[in-house]
Order: sequence, then structure tokens, then C-alpha cells
Amino acid sequence: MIAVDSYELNDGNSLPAVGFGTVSLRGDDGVAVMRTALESGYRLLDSAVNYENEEEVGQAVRTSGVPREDVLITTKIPGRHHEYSSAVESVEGSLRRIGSEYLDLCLIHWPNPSVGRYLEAWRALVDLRERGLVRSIGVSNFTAQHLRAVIDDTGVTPAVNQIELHPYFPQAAMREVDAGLGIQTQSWSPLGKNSAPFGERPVSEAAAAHGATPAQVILRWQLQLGALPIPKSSDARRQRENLDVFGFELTDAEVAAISGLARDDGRLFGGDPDVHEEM
Ligand SMILES: NC(=O)C1=CN([C@@H]2O[C@H](COP(=O)(O)OP(=O)(O)OC[C@H]3O[C@@H](n4cnc5c(N)ncnc54)[C@H](OP(=O)(O)O)[C@@H]3O)[C@@H](O)[C@H]2O)C=CC1
Ligand SMILES: O=C(O)C(=O)[C@@H](O)[C@H](O)C(=O)CO
Repeated sequence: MIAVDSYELNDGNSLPAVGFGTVSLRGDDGVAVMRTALESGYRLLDSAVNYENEEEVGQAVRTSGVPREDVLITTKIPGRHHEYSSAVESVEGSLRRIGSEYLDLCLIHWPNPSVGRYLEAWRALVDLRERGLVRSIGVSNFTAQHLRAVIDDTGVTPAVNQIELHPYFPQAAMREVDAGLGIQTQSWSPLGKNSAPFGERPVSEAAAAHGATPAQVILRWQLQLGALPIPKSSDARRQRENLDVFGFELTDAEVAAISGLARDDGRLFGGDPDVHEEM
């Protein structure tokens, strides 16, 4: 089994360097895929209320043979539950569906500025952490302005900001904002989902130089940027490949060349958190 590095958060808890994305993994097949991920060595499963697979996450952990306390489970509060009591109920519902007494990490999924109630969801998360129902609290798809608003309102800094981050969209400015505030950046769609830049020259050249696959190079690049990726794969071999990224190091020039693949229109589906809404 592959041993995965871990990173300390601003609340003293830790996150594995590479987690496992679970979007679209549902039903018995979804449970089986998550279980192979746990057998391969993943110790972080990234779910969300909107993925409609929290039962499957709980079942995968319970049937994996890995003790619950050795696995971290992330879920996310959707936009329709930002009102304070609705956010509390959302987390309580997640706990029931997962079948756990606590969440390791809970994020506000999107800021949904048109709803204008993400501050209430954040206050709820602060209180849920006090009650011991959530160990670490964070946000997803937050910009500098959203981060400042929640910190100014509560004095509590999110532990994590999970944002879109891949070679076509390396998020240099947001990484700097997160780092400046002591927030750990986590990368969603770290491989670029269905538009993986595996054939791009900086990626293929680094892969050849290090005897690695293009996916491993991209995930290693993420780590060297200080961002923690959560790749998803339904295939056991690719799951192991994506976890096996601790045996080589990219040069500064290789990191810079991959970052140079950034495009102005690099977002996967136009998910600009200032305007994109997900309920
Ligand atoms: N907070 C947010 O708003 C968001 C969070 N997320 C989270 O991020 C996770 C990861 O993002 P996701 O969108 O799934 O995309 P990824 O960037 O993880 O890419 C997944 C795709 O890449 C393929 N793939 C995986 N590994 C390899 C490999 N080694 N070689 C070749 N192809 C590979 C997979 O195919 P196959 O399965 O066949 O291997 C799948 O088609 C999600 O599952 C979810 O948990 C995602 C979007 C938004
Ligand atoms: O997967 C997630 O966490 C999402 O937020 C997705 O809904 C993502 O935004 C997407 O795939 C939209 O097409």
C-alpha cells in the first residue's frame, strides 16, 4: 500500500496530500470503486450533499476493513442550505446518511452570491465544530472577497479552500490569497476532468524525464505548488497510479513550464464563483 504524506491545517488537524474524488460514484458500483481506493491507500474521500453518494461513502468505509478513525470524510453544504438552521440540518443529514458521529471536513460548496447567505452557513459551521460534529471547517470556490467576509464576520479562518486547479487553470492569485491567510488550498478536477492536458509538451517531457505518467506529473505539480489534489478514478490501476507521486520531484523549470499552460479561458465549465450558482 502506498504511504501518503499529510499536511497540517491551521486548526491543528491534518489532511492527506492526495485525496479521492467521488463525484458520480453511486450505487453498488460506486461503493466498490471507493473500497478499491481505500485498499490502495487513499485515506480521504471527498463527497458532497449534491453528489448524492454520502450513503455509499459510509458503506465503503464500513465494509473496507479500514477503521473509521483512519479515514477522513469530506462533505459539502449546498447553496439551497445556506440559511443558518438549514445549514445545521444539512450537516446533521450528512451525518445520518454517512452513518458517522462526526465529519472530518465540511465545506460550503459554492458561495452562491445571489443567495447572499454564505455568512450564515459559515456561522453554522463554526458552531457545529464547537459541538464536535465537524472536526475541520472550510469553504470551496471562495474568492478573496468571500474569504475576507467570513473571517471578518466570525474571526474564524477556514482551514481549507477547495478550488478548481489544473494546468489550464493554475490559480496563482487564489493560491497566494489562501497561503497568505494560512488556508490550505485543495484542487478540484486536478487532472482537468475530461480535458486532461496529458499530451501537452511540458507534461509529456517531464513524464519521460522522471519515468512517470502524465497524470502523475500533473498531480506532483499540484503538490509542489502547495495544493492538495483529490483525483477521481473508477479504475483500480489508475487510482494507485494517482497516489504514487511521492517518489520523484519536478524541477523548478518543469513546474514553471506546466504552470505556463494556463489559459485565460482555462476554467472547465465557466465556474466563476462570483457569478456561477449551484443550489
Ligand atoms: N468543490 C467543487 O466545486 C468541486 C469538487 N470536485 C471534486 O474533485 C474531484 C475530482 O475532480 P473530477 O471532476 O472528478 O476530475 P479529475 O480531474 O479527478 O479527473 C477525473 C477523470 O480523469 C480520469 N483519470 C483519472 N486518473 C487518470 C489517470 N491516471 N490517467 C488517465 N485518466 C485518468 C478519470 O477516468 P477514470 O475514472 O476512467 O479513471 C476521469 O474521467 C471530484 O470527484 C469531486 O470530489 C469536482 C468538481 C467541483
Ligand atoms: O462536482 C462538484 O463538486 C461540482 O460543484 C460540480 O457540480 C461541478 O460544478 C460541475 O461539474 C458542474 O458541471
